[in-house]
Amino acid sequence: MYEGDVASVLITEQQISDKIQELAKQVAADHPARDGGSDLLLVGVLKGAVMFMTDMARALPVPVQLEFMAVSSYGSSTSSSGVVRILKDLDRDIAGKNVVIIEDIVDSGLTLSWLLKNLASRRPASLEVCALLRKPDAVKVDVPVKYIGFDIPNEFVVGYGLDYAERYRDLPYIGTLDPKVYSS
Ligand SMILES: O=P(O)(O)OC[C@H]1O[C@H](OP(=O)(O)OP(=O)(O)O)[C@H](O)[C@@H]1O
Ligand code: HPA
Ligand SMILES: [Mg+2]
Repeated sequence: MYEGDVASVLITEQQISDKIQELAKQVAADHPARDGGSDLLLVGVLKGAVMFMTDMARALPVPVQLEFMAVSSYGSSTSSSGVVRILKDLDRDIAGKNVVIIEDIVDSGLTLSWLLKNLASRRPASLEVCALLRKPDAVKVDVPVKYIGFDIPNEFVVGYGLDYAERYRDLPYIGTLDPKVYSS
């Protein structure tokens, strides 16, 4: 698939899957089930976090509810515009809920920083972030990320939900692209 476009595999399918088991244990330890239920609400940030969200939901050993928000700040570019647009809002009120935002990547941090402010104003009981990837050398605004999968180099990555111009989301691993892709 996408022969010749991928320059290197940064994180394999197996590494992603092992990390998700670890992250799910950490989240569940902080949100134990009570009376057979739990008040944990995962908010997935579309579209990038779609694979991570569905895998996390299935790995978590406690019942969770799912909500999605769609925001966009990258469009067809490899750098953030800094302007976050809500393309789809949550379907319901999160007041009093224990919310964990499920995000694929913290790059500049602008999206999450904006999202945390936006969701905090809706008065959840708690609000934490679980991100699969983070680029420590690219962060422009510090965002508190309680659960983090992998710190990666400051390179544009694709796969497992992450796109370049809407392509490559369906790769099962995280990789970098051959420079020819950006110039064509
Ligand atoms: O830390 P930042 O620099 O703000 O970057 C992170 C955000 O950028 C990407 O979303 P994008 O705008 O590409 O939308 P998408 O998820 O639909 O691809 C990614 O999925 C994160 O949500
Ligand atoms: O490295 C990235 N790849 C894909 N989408 C992204 N959005 C922020 N950073 C990235
Ligand atoms: Mg994108």
